[in-house]
Amino acid sequence: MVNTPQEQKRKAALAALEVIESGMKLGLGTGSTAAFMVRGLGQLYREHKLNDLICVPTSVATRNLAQEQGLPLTTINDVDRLDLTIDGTDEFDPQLNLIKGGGGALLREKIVASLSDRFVIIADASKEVDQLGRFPLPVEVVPFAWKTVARHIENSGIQALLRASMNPGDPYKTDQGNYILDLQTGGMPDLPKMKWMLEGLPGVVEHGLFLDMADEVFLGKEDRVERITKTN
Ligand SMILES: O=C(CO)[C@H](O)[C@H](O)COP(=O)(O)O
Repeated sequence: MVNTPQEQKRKAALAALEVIESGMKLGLGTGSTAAFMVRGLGQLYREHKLNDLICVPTSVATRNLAQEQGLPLTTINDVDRLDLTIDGTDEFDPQLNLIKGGGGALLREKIVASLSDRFVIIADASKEVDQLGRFPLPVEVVPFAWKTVARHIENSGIQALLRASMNPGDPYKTDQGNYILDLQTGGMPDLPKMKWMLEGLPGVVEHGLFLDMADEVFLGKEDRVERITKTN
């Protein structure tokens, strides 16, 4: 039986649960793959196969799901560091650099990942690329200056589309009340240059390039889950 993309996500998410140990402080990612992980973790916790966990969710959606699962939650302000964060991704390259933020949670995801000793990614096979950038790069911007930021980016030749919400005419708003620009880069041969450009723009709150952060990927494939560890 060939795994569908949904099955690839589910199997990768459940395989990654093996790196969780009792007593850990955990970051919980956002998205459909992370949701499989949170449900699986909830089950292990309720069955007392994992105990004494403390979890920091990376979005309101994940907090709600984790609450439903009965997982013990805290906020990022109440921990100094985390043992492990498990999260999904929109793309990853051979160096395990990532594009994240397709689900709009990049800001909290990056903060939580940056406080984690280990950052594990769960993904279906479509997320593996040779070069980042086929997926639009999400950039979180303050509503006050979204057009200014978009104009700056477009002046460098990259189209920056304001993400729309479900309500026709309304922009999508992040959990922090910001907007998202989706950058149509078409491929980013120079990732540090893109990162540097975005971080130099006033009005940019965060961007979805996660460079040199992930330690490992659990990759769901058609016939198995592959574990890819970062080589330094
Ligand atoms: O970065 C994210 C949310 O901000 C998600 O991890 C990313 O969009 C992948 O989502 P999915 O697991 O649904 O494919």
